[in-house]
Amino acid sequence: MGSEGESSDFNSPLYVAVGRNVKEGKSLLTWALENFDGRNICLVHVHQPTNLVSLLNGKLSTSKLKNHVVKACQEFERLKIQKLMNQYLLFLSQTGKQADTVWIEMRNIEKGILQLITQHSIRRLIMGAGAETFKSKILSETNSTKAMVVCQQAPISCHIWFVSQGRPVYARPVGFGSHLTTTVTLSPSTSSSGTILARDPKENMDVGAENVQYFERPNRSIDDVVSTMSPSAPTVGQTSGGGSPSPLKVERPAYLTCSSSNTSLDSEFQDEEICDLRNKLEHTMIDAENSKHRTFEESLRWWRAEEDALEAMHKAEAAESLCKEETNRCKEMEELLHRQKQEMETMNSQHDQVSKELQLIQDQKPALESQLRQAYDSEKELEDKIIQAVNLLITFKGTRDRLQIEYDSAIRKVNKYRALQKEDPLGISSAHFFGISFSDIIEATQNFKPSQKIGEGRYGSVFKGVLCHVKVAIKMLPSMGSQSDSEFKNEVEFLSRVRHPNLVTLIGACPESRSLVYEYIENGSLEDYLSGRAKSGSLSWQSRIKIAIDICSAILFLHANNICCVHGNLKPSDILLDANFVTKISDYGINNLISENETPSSFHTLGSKNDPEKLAYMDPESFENGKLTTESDVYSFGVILLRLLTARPAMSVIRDVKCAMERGNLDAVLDTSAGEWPLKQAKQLANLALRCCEEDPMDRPDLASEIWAVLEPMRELCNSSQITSIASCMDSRNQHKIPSHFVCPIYQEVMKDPHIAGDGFTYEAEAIRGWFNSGHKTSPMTNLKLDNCDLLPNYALYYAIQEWQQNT
Ligand SMILES: Nc1ncnc2c1ncn2[C@@H]1O[C@H](COP(=O)(O)OP(=O)(O)OP(=O)(O)O)[C@@H](O)[C@H]1O
Repeated sequence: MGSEGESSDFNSPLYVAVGRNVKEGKSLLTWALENFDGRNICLVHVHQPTNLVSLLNGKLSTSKLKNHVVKACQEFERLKIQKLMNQYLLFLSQTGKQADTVWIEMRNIEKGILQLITQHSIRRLIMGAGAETFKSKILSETNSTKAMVVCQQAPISCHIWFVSQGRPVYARPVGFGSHLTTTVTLSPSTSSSGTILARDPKENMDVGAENVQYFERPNRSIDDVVSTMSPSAPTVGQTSGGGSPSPLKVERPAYLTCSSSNTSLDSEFQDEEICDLRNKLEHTMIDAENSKHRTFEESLRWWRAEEDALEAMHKAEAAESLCKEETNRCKEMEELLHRQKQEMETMNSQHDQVSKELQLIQDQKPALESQLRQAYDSEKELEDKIIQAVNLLITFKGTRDRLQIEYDSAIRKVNKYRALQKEDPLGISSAHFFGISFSDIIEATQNFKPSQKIGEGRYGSVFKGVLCHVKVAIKMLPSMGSQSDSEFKNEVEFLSRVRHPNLVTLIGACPESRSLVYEYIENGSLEDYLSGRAKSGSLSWQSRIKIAIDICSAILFLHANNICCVHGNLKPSDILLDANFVTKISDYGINNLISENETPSSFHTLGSKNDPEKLAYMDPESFENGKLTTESDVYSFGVILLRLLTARPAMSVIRDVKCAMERGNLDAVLDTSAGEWPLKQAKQLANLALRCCEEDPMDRPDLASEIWAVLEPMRELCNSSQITSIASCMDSRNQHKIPSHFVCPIYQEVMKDPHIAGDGFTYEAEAIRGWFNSGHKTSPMTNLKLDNCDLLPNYALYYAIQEWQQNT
């Protein structure tokens, strides 16, 4: 057994504790090689982990760090250890040695060494003892705390050599501490009890009482407790440089066994009691080691359990929160379900309700359909009734309008008679107009000789004639109709009183033949000039403006008469020009001399009888309702004004001028035969005329305040221009000057009893009679021989003079 023990002891490796200081480690190895050549060497290393990651506590850290980070750090740590160990192994291999390595991870190095000693049942260990130790005689004086702690706390079965700077400073023998003082001194020359010299291991082998032969006889080993931790132990690392780890076995330490073969031990420890004690102590130590090992394993298990518990707790917490979430979701779903259920119930009840109502309606449907049919029938009946009522209404309205016209006419006549009565209370009205017999009319017209006919109007033909040696124009009106003779006379009476320089004078009338006798106007009508039929050429723009002024003046006069007189049929063919180109309007008041059937109200019924060119002057409103108003004359005046400006056809003149004005190109439509129009005035007149032609009478300008206000200032323009050929106008507003035709050509005074002579001129009766009585048979004005010396009273002029004298 002894030889076996020695052999196994020799084979057991020599452990050398090497640190991170490679130089120091190599020094230790050098010393070991020098002194223990032939033994297997196993490097012992305690790795101090970094703060962040511990290889041993990796599992614990995993809970805080990401797994891959932890693994990477651990790998790094291992590499560091490996690198360090490789340096030592390389060093050894250079000396032809192979070595194993054992390492442990621990923050406290001395504790790590102690643990490795225990775990690997290290029997022989070489470790450094600090730099200064070799000078000290006592190990406790060393500055190496690690050496001190290991020396004091390492199992007694372990023989430890402390080496400093390549020199052994202390050797702790096996069984250290069981009977020695803890204070260890280093003194190669001093040998006291319990003190072990360690100058040299060889020396130690010779001198040492316990195991001085240890290195000298490696085959003489003491049976150790060989305890090798499982290679899978998580806290310890072991690598093999050449061999495999030893199997786990616990044996009784051989060096504690009393052996008869060991004479040196027998001599020292023969006492059986001591031997027993040592045995007990050894057992106790083994037990302690085992229990420590178990405790360690238990601790490991406990750590694992704790980790598992922690992980389980985290999982439980996660599961709990998941469970809460699920519960909440479940509750929400339940609430949703509940709401949907309620909605469903509501919808169901509504559906039932609607179904019931539908059924009810379906039941009522036939009755409702029959009611609907009845309603349709009733509606149709009502529609028919409404149509009948509307027709009746139209009829009534027509009747009402007709009655209204009749009423207005009657009122007008009454007013007229009243006015006449006022002016002629003695009933001498019959003397106010020149009554002419039908035979005189026949004679004057040479029995209506066609050559005497100068015109054909809507109301009859106009013949030229000579009456009492005076040139006259005789207008033959249609038959009397409903108008009585007295009514006709009254109308003529009224008209013969209307006197104005721009109105054709009504000389007399023949009630019998319903003929009106007017003064004959030499120069034809405005229509002749505008249509280019006049022999004397066209009118200058000055003459045209003057004519417009004259027309306006005459209409104003008619409208302002005691009894308003609306012309109602104003057009260029009714505007005549006398020998001095003074404007003379004819046909005024003629509407009242013809029967109702012939009035403009019935124009549209006459249809083709009317020339559309003539109808273009008619106010559309009057044309529609048959009522003549002052605005009707304004409309006609507007069209005449446009024709004066452009000489274009009446039917299209409004549209033409409108377009030209919109395009800003009035020039294009102005009648150039009138000369060069002053554009400003022309535009003014065009604007004025277009306003007169507005469809709605209310939109037309007022004759006195607006139209006259534009025209009157233009009189100066006409006078200053070259219109000397045109006689000056004498309107009602210019009465302070004596009108020339009021003055007797012989007396050169205003006439008191004007009479028309055979030459057509009017003279003071006394003056012309005196002329004739003095033997003259010629005209005092022309000096031409007169056919006769008859005189005809000029009532019209007489009344005009009287009126003028009253006003002045
Ligand atoms: N006093 C007059 N002196 C000279 N010529 C006249 C006179 N009165 C009428 N005439 C001529 O007789 C023509 C016919 O006149 P009249 O008033 O009958 O018809 P009108 O005005 O042309 O059309 P309507 O009567 O249909 O409106 C005139 O255009 C004019 O040439």
